[in-house]
Amino acid sequence: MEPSSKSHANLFQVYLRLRPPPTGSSNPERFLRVEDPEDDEGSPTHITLNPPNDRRRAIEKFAFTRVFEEDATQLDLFQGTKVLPLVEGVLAAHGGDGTDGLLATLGVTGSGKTHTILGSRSQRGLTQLALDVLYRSIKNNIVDCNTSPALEASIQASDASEANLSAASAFLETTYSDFSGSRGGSRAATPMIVRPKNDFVRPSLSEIYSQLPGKFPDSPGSVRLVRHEDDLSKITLLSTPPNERPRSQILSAAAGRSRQPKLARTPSPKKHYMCLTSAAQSKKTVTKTPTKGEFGSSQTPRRNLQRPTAFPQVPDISSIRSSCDPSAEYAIVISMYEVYNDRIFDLLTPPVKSNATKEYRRRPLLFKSTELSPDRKVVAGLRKIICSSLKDALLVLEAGLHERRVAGTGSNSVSSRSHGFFCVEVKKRRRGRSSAHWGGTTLSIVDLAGSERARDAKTQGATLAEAGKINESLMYLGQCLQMQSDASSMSKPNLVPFRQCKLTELLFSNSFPSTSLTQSVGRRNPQRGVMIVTADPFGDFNATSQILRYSALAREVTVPRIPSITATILAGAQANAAATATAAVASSSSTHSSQQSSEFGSSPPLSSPLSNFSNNNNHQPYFQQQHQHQHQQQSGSIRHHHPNNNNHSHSSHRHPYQPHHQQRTFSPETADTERGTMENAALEIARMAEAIEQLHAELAQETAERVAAEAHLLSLEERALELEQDVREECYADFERRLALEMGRWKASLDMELDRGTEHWDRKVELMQQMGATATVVVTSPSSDGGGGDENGGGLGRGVGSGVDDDDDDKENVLIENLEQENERLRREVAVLRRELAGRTPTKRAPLQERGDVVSSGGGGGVGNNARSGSSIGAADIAGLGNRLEGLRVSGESDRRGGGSGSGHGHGNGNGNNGNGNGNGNVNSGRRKGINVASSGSPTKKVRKLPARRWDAADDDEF
Ligand SMILES: Nc1ncnc2c1ncn2[C@@H]1O[C@H](COP(=O)(O)OP(=O)(O)OP(=O)(O)O)[C@@H](O)[C@H]1O
Repeated sequence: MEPSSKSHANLFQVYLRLRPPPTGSSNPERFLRVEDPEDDEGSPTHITLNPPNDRRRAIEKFAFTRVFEEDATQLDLFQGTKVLPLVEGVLAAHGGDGTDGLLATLGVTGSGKTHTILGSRSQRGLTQLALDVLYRSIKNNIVDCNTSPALEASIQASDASEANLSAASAFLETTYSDFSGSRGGSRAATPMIVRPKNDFVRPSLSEIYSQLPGKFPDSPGSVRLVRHEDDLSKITLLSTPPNERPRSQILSAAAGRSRQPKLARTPSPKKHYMCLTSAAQSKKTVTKTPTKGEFGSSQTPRRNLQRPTAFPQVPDISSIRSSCDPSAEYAIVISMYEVYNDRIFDLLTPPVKSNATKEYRRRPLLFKSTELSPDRKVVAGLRKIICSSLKDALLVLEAGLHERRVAGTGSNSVSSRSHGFFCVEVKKRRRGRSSAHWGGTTLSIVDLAGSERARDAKTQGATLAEAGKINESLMYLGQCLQMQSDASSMSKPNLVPFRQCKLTELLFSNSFPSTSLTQSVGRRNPQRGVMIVTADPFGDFNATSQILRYSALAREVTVPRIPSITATILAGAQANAAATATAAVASSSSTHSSQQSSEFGSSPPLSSPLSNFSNNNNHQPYFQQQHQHQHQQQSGSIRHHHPNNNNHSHSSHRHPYQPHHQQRTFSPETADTERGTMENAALEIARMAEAIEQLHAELAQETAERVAAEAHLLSLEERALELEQDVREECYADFERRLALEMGRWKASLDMELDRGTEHWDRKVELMQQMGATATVVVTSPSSDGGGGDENGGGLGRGVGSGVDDDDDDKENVLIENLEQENERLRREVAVLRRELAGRTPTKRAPLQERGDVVSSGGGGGVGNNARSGSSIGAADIAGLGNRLEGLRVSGESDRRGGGSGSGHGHGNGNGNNGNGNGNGNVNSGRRKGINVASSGSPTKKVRKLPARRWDAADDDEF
């Protein structure tokens, strides 16, 4: 079992870190033992798992790149793992594009992954340490976007992931309420209250008051005020001196905090320091009741966070530095996202309020190839922040962590419910060439969610569903990690089944050499991976052994031998026999026994290795073998002792529950019988134990599958709900859009109708005017030949009076015919408009009716009938025009009577029987056909009415 010989071929270097037992832990049983290194100078690489309280289970031995024991510090981890080479890889000190790096932690929930990767309140984690080295190494080569806005644009242009880039100052200003950024400035001394972590409810002011000095420090609910100036690393929760600050000061601080509370609960002094910030607190509160992985309606997006009070400075790594490319200039771009329920969510983009549900939601992002990245997939559409200093980067990290989903479970009070990705892109281009393209490599730091057993974690509902998803994705990760042991799979990425879920895609898709042959893209080096597996030697044996089984570089299984039970029983029986038998009998018996004993009790050494990388059932053939072997023995030398054998001795008839002392005989024969019975019993026990174990394993597997299936079902249901919601939203938006379009169309058609109506009436008026002119001519023409000089009351229509000659009658008839024709045409037009109207939807018809230019069928109003035209503009108009024509005619006549001398009102009375007309007209003197009409007929004038029959004919039946 040599991990080192293979490790060069693995996609990951795998390290194991053991966490110290929690203080006050009551479980003393340690199931994990670190093997001594082969040479004294070396570091341990192997561990052995001894199943607690179960001698029948296999003893497993695992190999890692290196094992870090409980006393290992963060600095030991940083130096002992290959984090520094990862940093060097992305910096590409010797030119070129560099190598992507991946640093991940894996382990059972609560085993210390977050502690390792993000540190604690007093200790920096590997992320902070890597960032520290990174920024110090490129101190003289880093560009500052604040000094040159063009830099941001050029970095944005070179980004292949369709990201939304912004400078840290802009991001932090909108994120932290009291952000002072790199400009410095004063920090508000907002106090922070530390509280027990299991309580997610903020205490009221009165609660705080009741726990203020005097109740410090040992009350579990005690509060602790921490000022910004405090160095968090120096805080010891239980050592806060009471009455350190005046009560009033504390109260005012607490009241001030009610606007932006900074409450944290820490019964454990080892809690990650981020948990003490307001961000972490609201993270807890926010994620306490996650619904569908989204923010609930009552929850608001991240805005105006309180900046962390202090960042820990320990361990100090100022002496550690990596080299960078002196001919290059660098920019650091940071992005953060999480994989939650197999979907990717940006942690730096605040959730947006959904129009439909009024809830704050985050849109899942795609992991895909883009135009600028055709050969490899990238998370598209992330928000990325250009950070020119370590401080900016740490503040961005804190902001992102605030968004990450965590929840309190039975196994860990602040348990990560998603796989968190912190990506540091190191952009690089030749120094002084502002037009040069930025190349880049990425160091991805991943804090995986921990595997957990629902029974231990006591999760339910959404948290249980999350756990199912977490376990499922970790199972796929396990499969990939097991496959990576096969060196041949390196060049054949398809052999590693990394496309089964988002997590493995994100972790493994850059692990293989680029297959792109395009010149423009260039070949990328496969990423370097460091996996730190964390384990609690006093924790859950089953969960730990499962994680170790698939993450270890090599495994060896040692199976204990079941016949040892038989040997134990026999040993007891022999001891009894030896103590009570006579010396002679005992002597002969002991000889015989020793022979039997040598036959049945000669078990192989306990730790004989059976196979490498074998599964738990490897011992099964062994059991079968033993069984057969012993059965053969029974059918030979001790067959007659078999309990089911009819030839068995008298003593074998005893009741199975008879007390032992009654069975005991002192003869060698009885001893043999007893031994045979015991052998059989032992074999039966072994067989049953084996069967039980197998059933247990099957049950466990099926339970795990059921939990995973249930979780899958839950998440599918959630997804279906979300999809339904999305579809509804889309339908709603589509409906709105169509409605707006239809309204526009309707308005346009209304305008068109209005125009047509106006045009129509214009034409009509024009026609009437022409007809009026004709009528004038008709009326005035007799005067030209001297006739009709006695006609005074000129008018339209028939019944002109007895004084009208035949010519006049003819012309009037022509005029009437014209009018009838016009009337006919109008009817047709109205009919057309009606048909059009009937073809429209009710919503569109109404406005047309309102227009009034289309006469409804019940509208009444007749053409040329003013008295009845109140409801019909068309009718009124026609009537008006009739009157005007009448007026024209009258005015023409009056003009004629006036001898064409001058202008003015002309009115006269006709001599005809029926002829009454009124009208006035301004007639240009000397012009017979003057049509400038100002119709305001005098009521005193007689009007020659048109025959009602004609005008009214089109009345009701038409309109
Ligand atoms: N090496 C260590 N030294 C001291 N304390 C540790 C160590 N490892 C873990 N702890 C403590 O154990 C607790 C759980 O650790 P942590 O939150 O890192 O677990 P985790 O594996 O990230 O859990 P989960 O998967 O549920 O998120 C924390 O209080 C942490 O401070």
